[in-house]
Amino acid sequence: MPGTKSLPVIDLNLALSEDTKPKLVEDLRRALTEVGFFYVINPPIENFPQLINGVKEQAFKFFHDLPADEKDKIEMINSKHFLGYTRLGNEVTSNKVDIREQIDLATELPAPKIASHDEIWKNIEGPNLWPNQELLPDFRPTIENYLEKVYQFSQWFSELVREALQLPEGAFSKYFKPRQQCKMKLIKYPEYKDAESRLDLLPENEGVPLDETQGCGPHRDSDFLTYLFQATAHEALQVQDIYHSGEWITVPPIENSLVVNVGQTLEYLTKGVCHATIHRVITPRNGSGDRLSIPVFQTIDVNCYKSQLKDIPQELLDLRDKRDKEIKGEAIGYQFSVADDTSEDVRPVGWTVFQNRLKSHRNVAAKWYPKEYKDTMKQIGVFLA
Ligand SMILES: O=C(O)CCC(=O)C(=O)O
Ligand SMILES: [Fe+2]
Repeated sequence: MPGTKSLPVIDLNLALSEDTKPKLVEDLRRALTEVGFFYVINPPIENFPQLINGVKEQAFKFFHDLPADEKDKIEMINSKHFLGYTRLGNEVTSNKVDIREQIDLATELPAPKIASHDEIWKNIEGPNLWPNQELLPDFRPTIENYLEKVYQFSQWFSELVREALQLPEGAFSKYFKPRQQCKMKLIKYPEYKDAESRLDLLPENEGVPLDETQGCGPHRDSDFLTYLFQATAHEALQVQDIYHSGEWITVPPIENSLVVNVGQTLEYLTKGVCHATIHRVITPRNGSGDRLSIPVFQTIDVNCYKSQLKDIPQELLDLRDKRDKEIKGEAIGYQFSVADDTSEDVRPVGWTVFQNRLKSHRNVAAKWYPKEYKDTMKQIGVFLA
């Protein structure tokens, strides 16, 4: 993001007229290639303000009204598909404990059929763990409706991305299958003073440092694109400006917007033309209350093999090279627990996604996939007994 201290705002109403669409496509090209992180306003989603309000209401009810023992019943440790509730202190990013709690949800799919042990990674897809329907009757329909609406929007938006990158028609279609799974989270970031007494570190996380300002540690998303709804007014999300010595730029919530960011999958497919930007979340200031945020992660078919796009215009590759020369080396000296997925991989995409889940949810990994967990941790220099 050379020279900017705030993120681009892309007005999707510009798609409505052929007169304004070229400006939209140009704005989007710059946002994807120069920044990798931007707001979209006026998404073509019916009743968008009501839709996000509905999901926010269910998130509030989930975190504040559902008794702790009901949350425990749907803990992720009970799901070999890495879906369900994660209590405070059970997640690790950039090798530090995140001070957040969340529920991971996804397009409802049956448990996969695993033909041989080599396919164990296919378990990243599967059924959700839903909260007790009698206590939260509107939760499941609201979430399913939200996922469906954002999924449809993501299909539309990917087409705009294709146009912005001047790629041929259908360039992305081989990466998506019908009923492509989308993932989402409802996340609560408590103030540290509220979190301190409830932090319930797992044996697997013992020895992992705790930083009371880390809501979520620096990382790049591993998906294609992320669509984030910041549901409270906190200014806690930050992106790293790697062109200016790594300073952190705050992403304040804008009403009725989604924050969109490039994940490592899109970065890889576009040979780095689109930029997967490093971001983090700071713990809410004392007195500001819980922060709620709701990302939807657009993923690609777990069975496909990562192959980079062939028809990327030379002009964009040149822009990428020019941009990358401006990166200040000292700014990217972070150790990421998220793998840097930039090598040609003989395993399908799903394998990398699976490994990322093993690193983030160590208790789930140790229970369901002890061997893969040990091997994956070894790759990042953590040797388990
Ligand atoms: O809570 C947020 O604003 C961002 C969360 C995030 O980056 C993530 O879960 O990948
Ligand atoms: Fe993220």
